[in-house]
Amino acid sequence: MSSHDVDLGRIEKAVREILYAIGEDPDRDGLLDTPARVARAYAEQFSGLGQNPEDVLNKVFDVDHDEMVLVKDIEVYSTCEHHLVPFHGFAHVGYIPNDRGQVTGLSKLARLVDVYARRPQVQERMTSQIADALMHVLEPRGAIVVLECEHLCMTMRGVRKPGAKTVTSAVRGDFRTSDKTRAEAMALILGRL
Ligand SMILES: Nc1nc2c(ncn2[C@@H]2O[C@H](COP(=O)(O)OP(=O)(O)OP(=O)(O)O)[C@@H](O)[C@H]2O)c(=O)[nH]1
Ligand SMILES: [Zn+2]
Repeated sequence: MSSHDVDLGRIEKAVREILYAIGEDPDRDGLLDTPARVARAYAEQFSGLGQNPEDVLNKVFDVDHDEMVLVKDIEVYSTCEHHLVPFHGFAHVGYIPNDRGQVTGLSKLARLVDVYARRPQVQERMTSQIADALMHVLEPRGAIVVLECEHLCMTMRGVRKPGAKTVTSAVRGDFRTSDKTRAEAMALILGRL
């Protein structure tokens, strides 16, 4: 489904129902346009459902570089699929190009993160999906993805632990088989090199 396939009318109706259910009046001035706003916001928030990683990683260049490429501190906003509230933080994405030196544009790594962030998600799955997409499309010697996020479902409600960060990682190829390569990437991610 692409964002223009999102059923805006259906979301609007549902949001009106939610407003009634919480004891609000959806027809009062301040809330009149809210269902339509929420529908547009959801279409944007979940637009990744209509996107394929191939579409964003499609620009592959041949560069004479077969060493690690790492883009770190990519700001990420996603939506927890359990509570439909945001989780946000940073993604660090790295890979080692294959022997043909095939690399993608740096911005495409951030776009790839968004393809998976703009869906109802759990952090673990999102981390693996980004790594697997990199492996599939770029066929690199390895890929590493680290996500560190704060989940609003753990901070604004529920257990209420502001500041608690969830860190997940996915390592593929050389990053999985070589302790040294993984350690180098982690040192770069942590800013210790
Ligand atoms: N593993 C994982 N858990 C998540 C993620 N996002 C939210 N959760 C957790 O999903 C769980 C859902 O637990 P439930 O007991 O079904 O729901 P709940 O009663 O709202 O739980 P509380 O948040 O503890 O109040 C909670 O423990 C959340 O912290 C995620 O990305 N990964
Ligand atoms: Zn949640």
